[in-house]
Amino acid sequence: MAVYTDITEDDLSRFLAAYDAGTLLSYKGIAEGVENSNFLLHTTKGALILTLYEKRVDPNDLPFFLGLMHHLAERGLSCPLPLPRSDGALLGELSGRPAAVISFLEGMWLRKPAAKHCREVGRALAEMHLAGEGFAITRPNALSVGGWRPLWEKSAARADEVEQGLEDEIAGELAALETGWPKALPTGVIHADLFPDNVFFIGDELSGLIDFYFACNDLLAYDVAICLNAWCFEKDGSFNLTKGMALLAGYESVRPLSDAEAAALPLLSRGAALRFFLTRLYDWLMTPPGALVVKKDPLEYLRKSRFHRQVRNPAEYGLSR
Ligand SMILES: Nc1ncnc2c1ncn2[C@@H]1O[C@H](COP(=O)(O)OP(=O)(O)O)[C@@H](O)[C@H]1O
Ligand SMILES: N[C@@H](CCOP(=O)(O)O)C(=O)O
Repeated sequence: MAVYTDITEDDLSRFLAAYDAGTLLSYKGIAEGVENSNFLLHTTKGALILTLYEKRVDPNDLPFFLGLMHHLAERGLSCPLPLPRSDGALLGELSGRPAAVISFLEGMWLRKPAAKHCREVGRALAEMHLAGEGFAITRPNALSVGGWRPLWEKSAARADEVEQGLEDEIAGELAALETGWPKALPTGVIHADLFPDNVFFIGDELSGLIDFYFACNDLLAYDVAICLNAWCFEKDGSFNLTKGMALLAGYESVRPLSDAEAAALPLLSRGAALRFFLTRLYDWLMTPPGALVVKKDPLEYLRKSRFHRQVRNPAEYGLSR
C-alpha cells in the first residue's frame, strides 16, 4: 500500500490549476510502490501520475530526480516526463508534501520475466547510462559502500533474530567489501533500483523505466550488478545463467564493459546483494506493526549474497569474453 498521505478533490483541483493539465475528471491512489504516495489522475487532457514525496525522500534531492527524468526523456529514453507548472517549476506542494505531476507511461511490469526481457532491460540500462552523460546536477550514492556500515550498525545487534549467526556473517562480508571495493571504474548516473517493478513492457517490448528516486552518481557497472541480482535469480534462489547472459549481452550491445568492469562483477554483485539485504533488514526489524510500509524479505538477498561469494569468474554470470 503506497498512499501514505490523503488528498481531497478540492485541494487537488486547486493544485492542478497551476499546470496546463486540463480539468480533473477522476483520481485514485495507487497501491503499488514503497517510498512515496502515488495517484493516477484522469483529466480532460489524458492520464497523469501525481507523486507526493514522503519522509524518506530528502526534498533537497528532488531537483536531481525531476531534472534527471527531464534530461533522460529529452535524450530519447522512455521514462516519465515531469510536467512544468505555469511558473516553470517542476515541484509544488499538496497536503503538506512536496508534489510533482509526471506523464503516464503505458505498460505493465512483468511478474515472471524471461531471458528475452532481461536482454531488453540490459539494453535499456546501458541506454540510460549513455543518456545520463552531461546531466549537470550530481547526487552521491548514500547507499554505496560508504553507507552500508552506518546502516548495518542500526540493525546489527538484532540481526540474529532473523537468522542465527547473521551478525558475524554480515560483519565479515561488510569488512571484505569495504577493503576490496573498486575505486577506478567508470562512473555516471545510475538508476540504482532497476527492479522488475520499475520496468514497463507492452507485450514483450520494453515501454519504459520508472522510479528514479534512488538514482545517483556511482559506478556504472554497479548498476549492472544490481540488475543481475534483481532479474536473474529464480524463486528457488538459483541463478539463471541464460538470463544473466541475456542481460549482459543486451547491456554490451549498447555499452561494452571494460575488462576491469567485467573482472569486478562478482564483487559488485556481492555489494549490490548486501545493499538490498541491509535496507530490507532495517525495514524488517524497525518498521512498527501496522505501519503502511511494505516489508520485503531480507533473506532473499542473504541467499544471493552467499551465491556471489562463491563466484570466481564473471563467466559464471554469463559474460562472454
Ligand atoms: N509514470 C508512470 N506511469 C504509469 N504508472 C506509474 C508511473 N509512475 C508510477 N506509476 C505506478 O505507481 C507505482 C509506484 O510507483 P513507484 O515510482 O515505483 O513508487 P515508489 O517510489 O513509492 O516505489 C508503479 O508500480 C506504477 O504502477
Ligand atoms: N527494490 C527495493 C525496494 C524499493 O522499492 P521500489 O518500489 O521503490 O522499487 C527492494 O526490492 O528491496
